[in-house]
Amino acid sequence: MSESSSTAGAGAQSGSRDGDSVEIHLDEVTKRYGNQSAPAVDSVTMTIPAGETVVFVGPSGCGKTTTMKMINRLIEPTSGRITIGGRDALSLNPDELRRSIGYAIQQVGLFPHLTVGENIGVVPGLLGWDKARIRARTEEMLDLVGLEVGEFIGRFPRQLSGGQQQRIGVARALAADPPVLLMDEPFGAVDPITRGNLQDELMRLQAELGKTIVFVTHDFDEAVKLGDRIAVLGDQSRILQYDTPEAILANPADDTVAGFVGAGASLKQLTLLRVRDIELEEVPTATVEETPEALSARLGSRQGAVGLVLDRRRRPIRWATRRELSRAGTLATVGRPVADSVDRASTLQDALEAILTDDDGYAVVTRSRGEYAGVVGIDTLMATIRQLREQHEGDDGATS
Ligand SMILES: Nc1ncnc2c1ncn2[C@@H]1O[C@H](COP(=O)(O)OP(=O)(O)OP(=O)(O)O)[C@@H](O)[C@H]1O
Repeated sequence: MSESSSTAGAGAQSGSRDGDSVEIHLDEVTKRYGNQSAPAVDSVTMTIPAGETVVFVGPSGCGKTTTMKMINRLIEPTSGRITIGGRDALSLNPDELRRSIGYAIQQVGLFPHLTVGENIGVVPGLLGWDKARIRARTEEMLDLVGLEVGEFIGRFPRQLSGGQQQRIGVARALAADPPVLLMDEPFGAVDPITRGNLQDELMRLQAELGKTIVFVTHDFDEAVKLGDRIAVLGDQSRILQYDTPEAILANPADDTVAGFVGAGASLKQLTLLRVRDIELEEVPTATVEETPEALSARLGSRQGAVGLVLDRRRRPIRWATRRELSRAGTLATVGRPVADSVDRASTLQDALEAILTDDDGYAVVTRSRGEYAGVVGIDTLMATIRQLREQHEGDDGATS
């Protein structure tokens, strides 16, 4: 016990930004459904450090959801102990416990007959906050998840896109400022681009809030991107490996984990590196008021060179080759629109995707207000992948 409380202290210091993060500890927690002979979760012991995001990954049916739901007692453990911030979760009133833990799930579970504002205010309402405080908090939460208050607060869930519903789900989970957030495949039901955006937003939020987050997913890439640590679970939630994404990618504990990590571990390490970690390249640019000739002159004579057209606020809008510039009357319509851009906080995986959706071999990097900052080229990414692979081979050599 003394060991667990000393880790709680250390975690709270290093992980918490708003001072109220808590450590979660599971001690030989078992769940046996009905009178099934084999438990769904068999004697799991793990510590989820304060202020960290821990991701449970593992095959379907291995017990991820059951393990998570025992933390807020949506499922009662058959045996074992769970402490949250040093308090015995099993001795607390279950309703109170649940109100003190944010919970976001794939099906979102927004109440269809309540507006967005009312949905976000549900838990604060149950906690007895007054109307003005709930209203202020609701507005703050909408702002936090990037939705315009005036436009969204009075809408009903059916008037939202899937991604917006997920954002409201996260806003609602955070509304009462719980120190712990449980997220069960919260971004499972949206398209890959929206999913990537929601993941980025969660990372931004978490950098600000420093909650203790338990996140369940099937998707190992999502785990690598979001997790401070990943718990790779096998049958009955047996912990196959519990470590940082870097360590698991470099040294999977056994063949099962290696199978889960899948092919291309070095490629996956691209999700661990950010655009700000590598040096940006430059391409010739011109603002939209300039002439096609001006940009063409900047391209010089290099084979296959492309230039970037920026709008008046220096935001990238179009790509153009010399040939396209020679035929154009204005930069406003020359070439092709920029399909996708990334920012400095984006992962190199996102940059790779942007490169692949863009025919010119570059991902455009923008600053906070969308202004052009530089580009990441396919050659730079290939070199980074090569470097990671060499490091990875070094790691293998060290362990065998
Ligand atoms: N209410 C229940 N009654 C009986 N068995 C259950 C119940 N809920 C889950 N199980 C069983 O417990 C095991 C673990 O289920 P759980 O939902 O925790 O797995 P999971 O890893 O989250 O799966 P998935 O990734 O498919 O959501 C499964 O074998 C499942 O069939």
